[in-house]
Amino acid sequence: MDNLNSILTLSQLSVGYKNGQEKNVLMENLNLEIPKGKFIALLGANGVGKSTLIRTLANLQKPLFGKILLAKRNINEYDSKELARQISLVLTDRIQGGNLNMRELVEMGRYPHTNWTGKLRSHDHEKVEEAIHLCAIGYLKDANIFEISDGQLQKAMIARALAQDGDLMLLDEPTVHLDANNRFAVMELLRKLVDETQKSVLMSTHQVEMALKMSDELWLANCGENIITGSPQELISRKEIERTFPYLQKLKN
Ligand SMILES: Nc1ncnc2c1ncn2[C@@H]1O[C@H](COP(=O)(O)OP(=O)(O)OP(=O)(O)O)[C@@H](O)[C@H]1O
Repeated sequence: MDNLNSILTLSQLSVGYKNGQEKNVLMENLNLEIPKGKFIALLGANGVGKSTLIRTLANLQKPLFGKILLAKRNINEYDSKELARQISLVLTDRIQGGNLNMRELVEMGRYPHTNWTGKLRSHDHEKVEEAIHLCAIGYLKDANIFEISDGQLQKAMIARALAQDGDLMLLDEPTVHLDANNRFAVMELLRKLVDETQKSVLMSTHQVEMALKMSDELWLANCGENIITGSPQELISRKEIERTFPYLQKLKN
């Protein structure tokens, strides 16, 4: 597999956990690509391994087997700052420590772009302002991040990732704490980002209907099976969506 248009390539990748000699393999032999300029939604039941896959792709945990190429280079060869310039990551974990206000949190997204002084320049401040504006959280700029709601923090974390400006955004359930309007706004924002900047997005989500409407491609994870990929339309026609999410059919009736 050697698609020039691929930002991330997964080759014979297995992900999961190792405890001494024991292995808990959650997904194996993944041979997948994230092309430039695509919005991909990763769907599947609780516990199937979506977060584990995203953490592995972000190099936060080692694969059990196989390799990950980022822009044709093994992800292990990147140092952390270089990697952070390429991959913007949004996880669901609450961030630890520090007495930051929301603007300072978003500014953290720019550190991979600073020189040894660690100082933000005017271009960095512009990116921060733009990200805050896009996420519509300007009214929270001075708020302490420990005093804002989970949903507000979630939007701030997305703003931080936008400010970070990587070619690839990996997001683990970015809409988990958001109300319906904000869930839609975040999906719409990611869609627009992909359309306007040719960045790529891989996002895990339980928002099946929204993912079907907004994404270019789905990665459908079912326990004990290979990930199934295809456009939403393809997977609907092949009845894979119905098989994985039987509740959707019941809702219609
Ligand atoms: N730190 C860990 N150490 C060992 N096993 C873990 C760890 N984290 C998760 N697991 C195992 O991996 C499985 C998959 O977890 P993961 O969080 O990747 O699933 P998920 O698809 O993201 O689920 P959800 O939709 O509920 O967020 C869990 O059932 C658990 O058994």
